[in-house]
Amino acid sequence: MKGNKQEPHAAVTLHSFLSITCSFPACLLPAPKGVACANYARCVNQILQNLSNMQLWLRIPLEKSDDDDGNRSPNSMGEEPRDSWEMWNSFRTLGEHHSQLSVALDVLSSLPSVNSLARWFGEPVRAAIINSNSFLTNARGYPCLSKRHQNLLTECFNHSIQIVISGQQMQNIPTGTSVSNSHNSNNQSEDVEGMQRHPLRSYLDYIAYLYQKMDPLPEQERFELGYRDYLQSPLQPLMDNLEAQTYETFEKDTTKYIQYQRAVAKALVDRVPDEKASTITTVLMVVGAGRGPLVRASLQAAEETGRKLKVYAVEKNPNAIVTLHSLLKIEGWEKLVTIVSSDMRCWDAPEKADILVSELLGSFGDNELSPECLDGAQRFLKEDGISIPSSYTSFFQPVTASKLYNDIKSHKDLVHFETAYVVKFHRVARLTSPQPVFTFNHPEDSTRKSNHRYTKLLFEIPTDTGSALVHGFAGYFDSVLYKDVHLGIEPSTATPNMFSWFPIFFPLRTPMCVQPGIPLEVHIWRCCGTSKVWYEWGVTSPSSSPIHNCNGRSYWVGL
Ligand SMILES: C[S@@+](CC[C@H](N)C(=O)[O-])C[C@H]1O[C@@H](n2cnc3c(N)ncnc32)[C@H](O)[C@@H]1O
Repeated sequence: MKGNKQEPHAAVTLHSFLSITCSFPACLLPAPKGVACANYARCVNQILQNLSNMQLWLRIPLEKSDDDDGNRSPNSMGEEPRDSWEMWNSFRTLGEHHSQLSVALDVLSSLPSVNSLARWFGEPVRAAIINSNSFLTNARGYPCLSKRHQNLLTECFNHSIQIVISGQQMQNIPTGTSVSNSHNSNNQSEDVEGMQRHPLRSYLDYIAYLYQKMDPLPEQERFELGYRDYLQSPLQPLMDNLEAQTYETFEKDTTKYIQYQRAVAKALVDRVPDEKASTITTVLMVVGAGRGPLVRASLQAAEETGRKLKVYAVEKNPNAIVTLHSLLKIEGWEKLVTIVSSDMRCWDAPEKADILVSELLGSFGDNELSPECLDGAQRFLKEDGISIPSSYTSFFQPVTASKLYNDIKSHKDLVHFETAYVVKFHRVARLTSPQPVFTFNHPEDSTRKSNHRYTKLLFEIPTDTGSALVHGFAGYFDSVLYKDVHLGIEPSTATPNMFSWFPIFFPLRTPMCVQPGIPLEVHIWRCCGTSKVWYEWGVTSPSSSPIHNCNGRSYWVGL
């Protein structure tokens, strides 16, 4: 089964050249004919049962013959329209989503729509095979690719997808001078003395040229490489005490504190008019002060606006309290700041606050129990007092995420499928725009007594995407700190250069295939008990899933 018998020509891979991690040993399987591939899949399943670490790559032509509006029309040969993703989906479903079964995409001369291509980046695509006849020739007669092919390859590079060139050299390609040289205006021949030039070398050079002209990864992205698609348990800052290292990581995110400083400055100016700036002292309480960065941001806002400030720093973590005391000494803030070692929900405050500042937000906004903590702190906020943040909203978005799904599946239990994970998404395809889930306002309207919430969302996959597999939901938040100052990770409004939060992932026990035009109906509950808060989620269209995490049996946040 090694190699592809249909291609008589040596494939040139860029693997070693681009130092892309390769999962060889791998076997390249030709795509089954049509969707009725059950017998073929059965045979492959039998092989998979006996493989230890061998990978099987199913070779799938990258085609979808619908037009951009999703209308299905026969192709120029009069053949049945088809979406090769359907073939892959049918095959891997028969194979129970086996983690050693992956895709090698055959990149053809015409490409499907952007949305249709995008769904592949949540699938286990290991290689993109480009036939030499998919190349164009530039003015000097060297191979090149269309802009859309170039963009596709850049995405492949970003996703560590191996590029394979196959086929024959086109007749009119000049020999001797490499294609990359034609792009780099460097006329040295790349022929190595005594070695015959590979007939596909000019194509390889062109791919290398595309790779080399990519922008380098920003420093923060480089730092986060090790977190890509890695499932992490969300923090429990209420139930547990955070470690010094965790605070240290938070404190590096200057963008977050700049946003808070801007919000506090605006609130101070609204609270105290210029003419009273030297006579009125604003009482500001940082609740959940950690090691003091929000205290610093608040004092800086006071200095910037010329307002007088008295600060209380309330924190329940005794280790953070020790650091706060030394910070006060070092900075000489003893007269300005009072440290309170207490849980904000039971502190008996000596006076009421004009401004309550907190950062108790999780990746899904309310999932670190900011609503419950701030309900407890609202007692000591003046009637007309300001809370920063003043609101936060969570968001849900269906995603294809086969790697995350397989990692969860490998635990072979229910608990892992009913848990939400913090993840730096990489091999994930976002299938629709995110939609808002729950909003919490602070100070809370006193008529509302419970933080229990329920919502139903309807998502529609864009018509030109074709069908797609939903492995679960990405969760995000956006928070209004004060008026127009916001902070968040919802992709369309995400605060630039902020790295304190990765998205959260709510998995589905059984992935759901969704077709364009048929809504994906999702239900989400935020449930509150006496000692814990948890989410439940489930799907009712296109078919029903079980309700995940009933009664918080697998995943909950401790009060
Ligand atoms: C996400 S950290 C933020 C720390 C700091 N404000 C910062 O921005 O770096 C939340 C902090 O709130 C504290 N905290 C959480 N719930 C609390 C409560 N009920 N009372 C007091 N402190 C609390 C945690 O111990 C933790 O230090």
